[in-house]
Amino acid sequence: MSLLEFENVNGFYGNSHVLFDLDMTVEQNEVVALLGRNGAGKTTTFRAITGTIPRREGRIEYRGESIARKSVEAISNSGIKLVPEERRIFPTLTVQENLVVARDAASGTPRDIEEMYEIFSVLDDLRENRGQNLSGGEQQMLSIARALVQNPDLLLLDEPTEGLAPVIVEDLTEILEDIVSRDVTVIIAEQNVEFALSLSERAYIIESGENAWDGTIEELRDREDLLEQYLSVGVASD
Ligand SMILES: Nc1ncnc2c1ncn2[C@@H]1O[C@H](COP(=O)(O)OP(=O)(O)OP(=O)(O)O)[C@@H](O)[C@H]1O
Repeated sequence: MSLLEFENVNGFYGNSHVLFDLDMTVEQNEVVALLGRNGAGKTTTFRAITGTIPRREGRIEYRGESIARKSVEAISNSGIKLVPEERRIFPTLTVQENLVVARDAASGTPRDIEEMYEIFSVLDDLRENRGQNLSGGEQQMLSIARALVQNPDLLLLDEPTEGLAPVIVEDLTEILEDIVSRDVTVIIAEQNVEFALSLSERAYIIESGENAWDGTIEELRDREDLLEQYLSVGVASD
């Protein structure tokens, strides 16, 4: 049984139809990239998983059970956590307080806060700093740490590198490698293709809310045409 299965998923904002018969399968402990240009439907796909889209249709199963009609809260409690593009931290609380609040709100058994400082060593020195005084990179780390401390099985990262300097993106790559080694399944929605490919095993490309391509990262690295057509980038092959 796959961890997450999407079959013929359609998504709507009011009268606006934005996801069209989307198919996607994610296995336990995989890292999957969700790629596509601005407005392709990556965030909306995440919203279809978390239940925050106004209307969704089709088969959406998590651990073999339909979540298509479950509430946002029930889906979150089942172990799916989203780190949204607009980093969600409490600006007036310290790093430590941000983590405590997240940990205490966990529905199941949370992870240990000290484990978060091990993974996100940059936060260790900033425990007493308020969220609002952190750099963009530090806020992104805290945002991911807040989701991770709740011990999710499936972590959805929406454009985690947006606005981050290349050196911070490198740090984030290492941190995510560490996270995936701790039994967390991850879907990364990104426009930074090199970052997404360096972490993932498989990718889905979506274009105008439809499946455009899916396959392994190895296959994708040989397909400059796809990268140019759907993502407007070339990618270094190694
Ligand atoms: N709240 C909304 N109401 C109506 N249409 C929306 C809403 N949010 C997104 N859309 C539309 O849905 C489509 C998919 O947007 P979505 O945000 O999912 O794309 P994305 O791939 O995540 O892009 P981005 O990189 O900009 O986040 C776009 O055409 C967008 O204009």
